[in-house]
Order: sequence, then structure tokens, then C-alpha cells
Amino acid sequence: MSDPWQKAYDFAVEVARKAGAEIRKAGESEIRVMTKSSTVDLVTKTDERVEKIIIGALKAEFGEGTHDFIGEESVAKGEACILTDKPTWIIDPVDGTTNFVHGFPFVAVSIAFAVNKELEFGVIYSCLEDKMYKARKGKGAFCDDDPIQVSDVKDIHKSIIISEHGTDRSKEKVTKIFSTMQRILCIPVHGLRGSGTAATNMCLVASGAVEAFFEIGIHCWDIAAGAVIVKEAGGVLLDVDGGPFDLMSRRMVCANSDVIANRIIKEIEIFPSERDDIAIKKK
Ligand SMILES: O=P(O)(O)O[C@H]1[C@H](O)[C@@H](O)[C@H](O)[C@@H](O)[C@@H]1O
Ligand SMILES: [Mg+2]
Repeated sequence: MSDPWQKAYDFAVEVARKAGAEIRKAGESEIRVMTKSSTVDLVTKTDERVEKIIIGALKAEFGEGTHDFIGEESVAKGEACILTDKPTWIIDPVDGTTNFVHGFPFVAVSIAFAVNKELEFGVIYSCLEDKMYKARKGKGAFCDDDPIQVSDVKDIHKSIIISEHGTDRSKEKVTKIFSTMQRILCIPVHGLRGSGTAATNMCLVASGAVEAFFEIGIHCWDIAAGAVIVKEAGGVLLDVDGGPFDLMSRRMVCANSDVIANRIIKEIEIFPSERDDIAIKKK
């Protein structure tokens, strides 16, 4: 039986690599000479420019109108964030924007592809590390063509948990985020980490470098590609309340096993986060 998505998968890897080169170039040439404040404007331009390069290349390859697109920058400009049955690209052109501004070495291009609302493949290019993580549904997960597997650590006390404080600075949310982190740290676990990008954090779970990642407040474009990569590396994906993973819910736990995931879930203080697909309908 023909494999309809192999060409799209291979092309996505190529496009992610090209986008990563653009990000590195912007980092080397433009960002370094700018003051921090004007750099932030420049970064928004870089995010938008890289997303245009990615979507432009995909439309040129697969035709206008045949596929749908959910991109961080296009949604920010008011485009719909609804997963249809059509072949849909879910794109974060620069995951770890704040890292990028500071030259903190974790910046990822995240490209996922879904058909009939099912994630078919995910590609995450960690462009400052030059590491290409990728996975197709049912065909395993890879980093630069080497197969990757989640960690086999079963003991929470021997686990590293990765999470993020996100971009919200309201006292109420920050308190909830850090009290959750404090409870998890004092289980105790072996350590708490955060790379500054959800996509990279999920690759660290998939490659066995850490045992679990959780966050409330992320978006579908941050986690769609990582969801395929973690699953294909033998990991599990859940909602922060222990229910089934929901791509549009803006919250998730992924881990090397249900045991570690459910132990983390016990400590998470949940706060509301507006769904990706509902928020846009309100506009
Ligand atoms: O807005 P940036 O700097 O990209 O940071 C967010 C990042 O995009 C997400 O992947 C992380 O998980 C968030 O916590 C960051 O705030
Ligand atoms: Mg992001």
C-alpha cells in the first residue's frame, strides 16, 4: 500500500533544517548588535519571517488550499486555530523565543502534521544544538537518524522532571506554578530542569535525558511535534488531571511511563488555561 505521507515527512525535515539556518543567521548577524528592547521587536520579525518561509515552502510543494495551517504567528494575527479533518500543519517557527534573544542555546523549529485530527508525524530541529528529532506514527523516534527511547528509570526519586514557568507573571499563577515545582522537588526527585522551550523539553523526555515534562499554558504548536516523538520513543502523554492528552487544552504531562506521569500529576496544582481552539472562536 502506498505511503502517502513519507514525502511530506521528508520535506518537513528539509524545511525545518532550512528554517533553523535562518534562525542561526538572524542570531549571529542581527540580534547581537541590537539593544535588548529593540531586539525583542526584531525577534517578532524573525518569528514571522521564519514562519512565512516554512508555510511558503509547504504551499509551494503541496499546493495552495490542499492543506490547512496552524502557525503560532498566523494565530497571533487572528487566524483560526481549529484542527479540521484536512491534512494540517501545526507550526512553531521559533520555540524558545526568549532563549533566542539571549543566545541561550535551546531554540527549536517545531513542525507537526495531522490528518483527520490524528498526528501523523512530528519534526523538531534544535537549531543551536544542530539536532534533528523526528518521528512518524508507528515508525519509531529518532535524533539525527539514531533511534531514541525514553528512560527506563522507574523510581521517582531517581528522576529528573522538566517544566517551565511560562510567560505569565501574575502573582496568582506564578505562586501556583512554583508551589507545584516545590512539591515535586520535595518528593524528592533527583532534579528539576527547564530548557525554555516545550518542544526541546519533550525531546529530552523522548531521548531519555529526563523522565517527565509537564506545563500548563503551552500551545498546540509548542507540543504537537513533541507528542509524536515522545509517543514513538515509548513515552506516555496525559492531561494534567490524569485524563487523556488533549492537544488543544494548553496543558499536558509527558513521561517515560504511567507510573512517573501519575506521580507527578498528584502534585500539580491546576489553574485554568483557555483552550487554543476556543480562544480564537471568541474573537
Ligand atoms: O515565548 P517563548 O520565549 O518562546 O517561551 C515559551 C515557549 O515557547 C514554550 O515552548 C515554553 O514551554 C514556555 O514556557 C515559554 O514561555
Ligand atoms: Mg513556542
